[in-house]
Amino acid sequence: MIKKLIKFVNITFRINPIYYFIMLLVSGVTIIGLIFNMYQITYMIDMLLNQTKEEALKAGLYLVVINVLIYTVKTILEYFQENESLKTKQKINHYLAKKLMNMPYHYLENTYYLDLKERARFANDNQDAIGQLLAQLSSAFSSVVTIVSLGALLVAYDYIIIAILGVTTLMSILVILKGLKTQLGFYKDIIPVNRKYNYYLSELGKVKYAKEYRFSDMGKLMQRELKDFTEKTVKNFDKLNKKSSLYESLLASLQYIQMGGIYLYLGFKTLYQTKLISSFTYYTQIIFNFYQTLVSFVRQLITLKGLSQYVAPFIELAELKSTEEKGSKILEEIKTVEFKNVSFTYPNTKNQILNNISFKINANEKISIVGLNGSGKTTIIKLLTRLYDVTEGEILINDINIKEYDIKNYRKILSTVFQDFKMFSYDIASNIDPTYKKELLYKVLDKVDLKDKIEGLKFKEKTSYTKDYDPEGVMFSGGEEQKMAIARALYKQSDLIILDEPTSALDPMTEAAIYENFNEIVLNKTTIYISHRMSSSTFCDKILVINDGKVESFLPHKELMKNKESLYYQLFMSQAKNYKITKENIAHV
Ligand SMILES: Nc1ncnc2c1ncn2[C@@H]1O[C@H](COP(=O)(O)OP(=O)(O)OP(=O)(O)O)[C@@H](O)[C@H]1O
Repeated sequence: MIKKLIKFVNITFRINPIYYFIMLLVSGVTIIGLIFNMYQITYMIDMLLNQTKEEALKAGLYLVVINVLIYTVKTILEYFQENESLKTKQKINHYLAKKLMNMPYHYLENTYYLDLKERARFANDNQDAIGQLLAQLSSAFSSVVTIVSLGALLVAYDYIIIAILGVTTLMSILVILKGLKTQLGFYKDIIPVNRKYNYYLSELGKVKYAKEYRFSDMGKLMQRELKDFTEKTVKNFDKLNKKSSLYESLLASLQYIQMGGIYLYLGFKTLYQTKLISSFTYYTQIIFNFYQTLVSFVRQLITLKGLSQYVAPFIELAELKSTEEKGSKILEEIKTVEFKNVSFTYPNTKNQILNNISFKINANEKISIVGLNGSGKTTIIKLLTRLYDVTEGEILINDINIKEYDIKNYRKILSTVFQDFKMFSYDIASNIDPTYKKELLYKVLDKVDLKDKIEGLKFKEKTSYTKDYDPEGVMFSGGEEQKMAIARALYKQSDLIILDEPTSALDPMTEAAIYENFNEIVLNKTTIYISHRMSSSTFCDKILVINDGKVESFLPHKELMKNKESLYYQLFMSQAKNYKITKENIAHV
């Protein structure tokens, strides 16, 4: 726990040191107020017993004025502290978002890290663990200052009281720990259930899947699963609540026994020892405050232990180091791209997806990658874009291993459109490039045949995409979205353009137009693209045919068509046949 807390303080101190500075001030003011009150009350009683009423009145007046002052300062400080706590939490969200954006991509396809991300988010959202931990750290720090100060006064007074306090507090700790263990076990069990629950809930709420639910039983299946999860969760919570109530009543009993013991002892002590009443008041106050603070401190420690477990995933995520090899070379121009004996197996899996792949692409060449579903085409792109690193072999650009290039610069220089590209709910221009230049923006929009459409919109390129946050926002069709994604890639004006099934949602006419003008669209850049529409390969200089993770051939279309036994010939002819039938049908009508 101590290690985790130190790490937490270390991370949050770097994020917002002001919070900790105010925490010190609050603790200082708290202990000054406490000691002042005890001293002043004792002094007042002394004055009253000595019949010096004027002095007693003056002491009473000081007591009120200074308390008002201390209370005001403390309230102001606590107000600032609360503000800083909120700021810290917001900064932590930014920090985590940045972390997720920069963490190696393969972590995001790994169940362990997806679970870790969910656990970090769950602890913060459902339990406000980070906010609570900051507050508890502050209270615990105040308690330590109070305990040390009052403890020093108490040890000088009586050891037996310390012993009574010690034994009963120890018993309380054991009960609280037992309760905490039950609680933590419960939350650990419920997290995987919660992840599935949230998945079903969010999938059911997605408008784009509404059609699926109307025409298949998937919706019903998910609803049934949701109902099961809810019932299971309610049952588990019921069990937890029963156990928690038992521990709470045990704890309360122990605390009353502790209080009883101390007052009984003090009573006897006053019976047999003649003490000045003021001194007695002074020490009962110390004992009372010491006892109260010690009990709260134990609770704070226990809460801290619990919270430190809840924030453990956050700490693990925050401390996650990138395993990517980050070179320092800057890539300015792409002359050659070469895969040299590359083999690849996804992390934590056994199947080798790519098996000793070699091919070379020269500047300005247009390459199409063709193969059956699951043959490894997208994996080649993931390796080239360094979302994953090769298991064996090497990928060279300009004869230099891509690992030697600075990764941020490297990714910036590549223009990529993935199958699962995403448009965001910002304005159209920002979706292409947040720092766009209008002239270039319209130039690329024109290339993908979107210029007229966007110029016709009320706010032109400033129109919001989707109606999520703006009722005047626009929605595009799947094909238009794909054009936007291609425009985004073209805007980068990179030397190498990679398109992974960029035209699957385009209508045949638009697709044909894009391919016919492809050379012009991509401004004679080196281009690699994957498409299941075989007709698109005819526009390419060479076609890389991938079969079961191996390179079957790497030749121009005409050469490949000579071998009627080849996978390429069969794929091409099967689609050409369908296309012919469709045309004939249309002609017939
Ligand atoms: N993150 C991953 N972890 C484990 N296996 C994966 C992962 N991503 C893909 N695979 C597996 O790798 C194989 C190749 O996938 P890839 O996406 O490269 O195929 P593809 O040729 O692009 O297929 P398609 O034409 O269907 O898009 C598939 O069997 C797939 O299940």
